[in-house]
Amino acid sequence: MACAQIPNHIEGYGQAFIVSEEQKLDWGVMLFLFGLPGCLPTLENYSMELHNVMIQLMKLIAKNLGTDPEKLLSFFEDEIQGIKLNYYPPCPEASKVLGASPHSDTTALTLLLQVNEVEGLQFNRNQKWVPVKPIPNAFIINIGDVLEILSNGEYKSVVHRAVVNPEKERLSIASFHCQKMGTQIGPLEDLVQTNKALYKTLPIEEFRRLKMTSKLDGKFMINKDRF
Ligand SMILES: O=C(O)CCC(=O)C(=O)O
Ligand SMILES: [Fe+2]
Repeated sequence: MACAQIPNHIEGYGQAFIVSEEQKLDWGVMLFLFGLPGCLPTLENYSMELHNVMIQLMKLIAKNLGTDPEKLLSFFEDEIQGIKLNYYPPCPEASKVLGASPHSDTTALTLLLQVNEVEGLQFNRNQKWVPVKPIPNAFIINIGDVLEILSNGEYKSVVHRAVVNPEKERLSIASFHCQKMGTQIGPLEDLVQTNKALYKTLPIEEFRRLKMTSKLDGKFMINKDRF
């Protein structure tokens, strides 16, 4: 409790996406920290390496999209990196709770480590939940809403959730790679020369505010119909 979140701040120990007293809470807690230079010394190396992995992935994604890598990378050179250490205690009534309710991440990319190899992460495909088996020392790479927007829908963010185990605790570390405040997020210019823009351009904080003030409920609506 010494590092509990202060109201309206994400950083610290607690839970995210709480919008009402009546809401059924997820069966899990987190410690949310910001990474990159100047963060806790024990986190700094890990955080810097995550940044490098993310940049390599972005180069490949740019190539795949046929877009200018410099332009895409420019969004990430001074990224904001959130590191969320998730702890899911065992639950005797595991089938009645969720560790993390269905959602897509508000990031560009999420690098997720399933720390103690207890299964729990599932993603949604064709209305079915598909478990993601933990592979020792391997990252799960999740596409987030921001990459969906930047890529004008070529990459789709993935809806996922975490279930809990009746006997074993589960730990995961998610790193969220996002843009700094003030960045305008919209489809990359060279992707909307011939195709029309499928998403509005919004400042990142506006987009994040809309997401954080709504209850986690599947995929966040980010298309033109919503804004
Ligand atoms: O614990 C997991 O595997 C998933 C956690 C997650 O989706 C998140 O923290 O955004
Ligand atoms: Fe997530």
